[in-house]
Amino acid sequence: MELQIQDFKLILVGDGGVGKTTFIKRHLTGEFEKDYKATIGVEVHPMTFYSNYGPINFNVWDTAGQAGNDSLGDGYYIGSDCAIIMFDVTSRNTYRNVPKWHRDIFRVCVDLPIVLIGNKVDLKDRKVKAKHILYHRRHNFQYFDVSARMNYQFEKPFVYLARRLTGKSDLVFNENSALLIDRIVES
Ligand SMILES: Nc1nc2c(ncn2[C@@H]2O[C@H](COP(=O)(O)OP(=O)(O)OP(=O)(O)O)[C@@H](O)[C@H]2O)c(=O)[nH]1
Repeated sequence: MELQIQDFKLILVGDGGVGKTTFIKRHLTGEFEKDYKATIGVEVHPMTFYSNYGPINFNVWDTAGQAGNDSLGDGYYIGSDCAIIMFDVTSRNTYRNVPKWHRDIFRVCVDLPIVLIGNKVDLKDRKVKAKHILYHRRHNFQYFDVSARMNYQFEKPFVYLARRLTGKSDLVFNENSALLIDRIVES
């Protein structure tokens, strides 16, 4: 089988503080090989997953220390293959801004697979309930609850995007192919 690595540019957007950087740091390779593009204020993290169709690499563009919900420059979006829009389920405002991020992407990229993720589902004071999350349905993209802190559904958005980008609906990742699991210290 052809096992050449397939490379995709993934843009990760969402209001400041929703957990974008924490989410990326769950990945084994991302933290160690990141490349900082100071001119446009982003860090690019290569995130490789091993699948039944060979390795898939996402070059994830994460804005460095982006304040609030300011729109990003075109340079961030140009050449993107796919996108993740993240909000925080404990902050209604970050969900209200999802359409703004969607428009920001569409300004530059016409048609690309998008995943909406609601982060921090481990917290008790969830404000944006599953039944309130409807935006993705109207726009035909996928939604996942995640928790960057608990590694909950970490791989799901990447599997979905990999399937869409390769056209292989039976694509799966090898077990724990890329997750940075916290080491359990035994006393
Ligand atoms: N409880 C909980 N806290 C989280 C989770 N993900 C991130 N956080 C916390 O949320 C805060 C913000 O996380 P960041 O990863 O810095 O958020 P960001 O979206 O990268 O923020 P900017 O760099 O400002 O755009 C940190 O204190 C994280 O520890 C999660 O899944 N659960």
